[in-house]
Amino acid sequence: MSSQRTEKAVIARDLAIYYGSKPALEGVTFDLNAGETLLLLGPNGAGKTTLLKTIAGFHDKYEGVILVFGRKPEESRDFISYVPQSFSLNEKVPLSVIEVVAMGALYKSGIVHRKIPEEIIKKSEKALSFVGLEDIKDKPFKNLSGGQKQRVLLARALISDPKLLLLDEPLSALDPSARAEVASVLNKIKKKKGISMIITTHDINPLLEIGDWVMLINRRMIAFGPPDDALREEIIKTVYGPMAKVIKVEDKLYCLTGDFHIHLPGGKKP
Ligand SMILES: Nc1ncnc2c1ncn2[C@@H]1O[C@H](COP(=O)(O)OP(=O)(O)OP(=O)(O)O)[C@@H](O)[C@H]1O
Repeated sequence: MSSQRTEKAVIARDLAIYYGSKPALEGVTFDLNAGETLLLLGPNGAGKTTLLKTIAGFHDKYEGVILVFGRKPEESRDFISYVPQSFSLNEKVPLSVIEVVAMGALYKSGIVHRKIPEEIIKKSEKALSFVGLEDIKDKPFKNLSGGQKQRVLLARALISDPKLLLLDEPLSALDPSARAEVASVLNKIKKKKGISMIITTHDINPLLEIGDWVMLINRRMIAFGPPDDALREEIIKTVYGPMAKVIKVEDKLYCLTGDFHIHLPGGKKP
C-alpha cells in the first residue's frame, strides 16, 4: 500500500471538548484516511458542530489529541474548508453567484480587492461548472433555490483546493429532490477530487452511499465504524429510542431515527 493511500487526514485520540468545566463532547477516538468520508450522526445538541469546529481550528478548549494531516487544527487552516450550517449574507449587498464563490478565495488570501482578479474569476467559473451551475453565475445569489445555494457554497469551499472539507448539515432544510442533488455533488467531490470529508447530518440516508465511516455521537462517542457496523439497530435505539429502526432494502441500508419521510424503492413502507 502506498504512503499516499495511508496518509491520515484526521487522527483523534480520547478527545474531550469543553465550553465550560464540563465536556460538551468526550471519548472521541478515530482515524480518517486521506480521501475518505466520515458521516457524523447525532440528535440535537449531541456535539456535531462542536466537533466540526474543533477540527476546523475554531475552538481550542479540548483535551486529548486532534491532528489534521499531522498538524494541530489551528495550524491546518490553509488546507481545510469549513461550510457552516447557515450561511448568512447581507442581502442589502446584492452579490451574484460568482461573487459568492470568489469570496471563498479572497477570504482565504486575506487580501482586499476592489475588483475580483481574473484568475479568481476563472477558478470560480471552473468550480461552478464542477457543481453544474455555470449557467447561472451572474444571477443574484439570494434568488436561488435552497439546493442551488448549497451547491454554490460547495463551489466556494472548493476553490481554495482544500484537502479536508468540513460540512455542517449540508442537507438541512432541503426537499428530497434537492437533498439528492446535493448528495450527488458530494459524491462527485469524493470520486473526482478525492478530498477527505466530514459531514454532519440528522438524516444519514441520502449520504450513506458516500460514507466510508459513520460516527454516532450523543455528548460522547457512541459508535464509530463502517456503516454496517456503526448503524446497528441496538446501538441506534440507545440514542434515538425504541422506535428507531435500521432496515435493508435491496441491499441498501436505511436508518430511521426520526419522523422524516423516507422514500424506499418501489414505494415500500418501512
Ligand atoms: N458557544 C457555546 N457555549 C456554550 N455551550 C455551547 C456552545 N455551543 C454549543 N454549546 C453546547 O454544546 C452542546 C453541543 O452543541 P452542538 O451545537 O455542537 O450540537 P449539535 O449536535 O451540532 O446540535 P444541532 O444538531 O442542534 O445543531 C449543546 O449542549 C450546546 O448547548
